Amino acid sequence: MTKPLVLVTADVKAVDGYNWHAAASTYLQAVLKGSDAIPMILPSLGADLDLEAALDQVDGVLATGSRSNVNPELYGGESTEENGPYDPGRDSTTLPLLRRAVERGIPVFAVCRGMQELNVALGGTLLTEVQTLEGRKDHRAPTTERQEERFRIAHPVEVTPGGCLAAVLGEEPFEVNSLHRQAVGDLGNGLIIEAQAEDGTIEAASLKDSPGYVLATQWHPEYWVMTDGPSKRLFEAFGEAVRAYREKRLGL
Ligand SMILES: N[C@@H](CCC(=O)NCCCC(=O)O)C(=O)O
Repeated sequence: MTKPLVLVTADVKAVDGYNWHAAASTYLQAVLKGSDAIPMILPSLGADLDLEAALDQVDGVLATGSRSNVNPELYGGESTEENGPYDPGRDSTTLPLLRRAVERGIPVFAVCRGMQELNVALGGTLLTEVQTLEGRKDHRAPTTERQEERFRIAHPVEVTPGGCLAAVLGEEPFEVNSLHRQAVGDLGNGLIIEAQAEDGTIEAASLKDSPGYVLATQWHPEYWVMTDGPSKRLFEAFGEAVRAYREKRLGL
């Protein structure tokens, strides 16, 4: 059987006088080796993209993390210099992409910024600069440029018993990495909590009565996908979902 195709969201980055549409290799490798699927970067071209035509031809969507923040104006907040950087091209592409993928029952795996985008796409809000909020811990990455250190284990999460995440990983708490300043505030329509940090930060979500597989994590399972059990199992589960979708899509 030919391998399923997974759209991977892109950041718009200005380098050498050009705008590039880019995804970090860790996400592409996680789809390739963790989910045994073919990653295909979707450029963040916003309204110029025929998203329906793109979604007609794929079997899943991976919404990646990014240092840029979802613009607060998209959920009734105010965008400020200090809460940036922003990526309007990405926002204008990924929010409608996730909304339609979910509606069509196309498997979605949303990571970090991707989870935040899914929440906003479904009408939810975000908490900004979580580390400044009363009762919340600092969920930002360690201040080093050494990636292995930035993606190191940071804190445990409690898994919601009987949920989608528990079905994949079991109900025991486990340790995750943490590289974020934003977090889910009000949950988007239909989203349910699948895991939480000790300070109440929502760390994973799924979609109630979803026609397809939808799982979102605030942490980064892609980074240690080949060496960390829970990370590997999450991408394997996504791979199973996209293969099943492909068979249905192609009538195999
Ligand atoms: N910018 C948002 C989303 C966080 C996120 O996706 N982090 C991954 C970035 C990886 C890195 O820092 O290299 C937020 O801060 O909440």
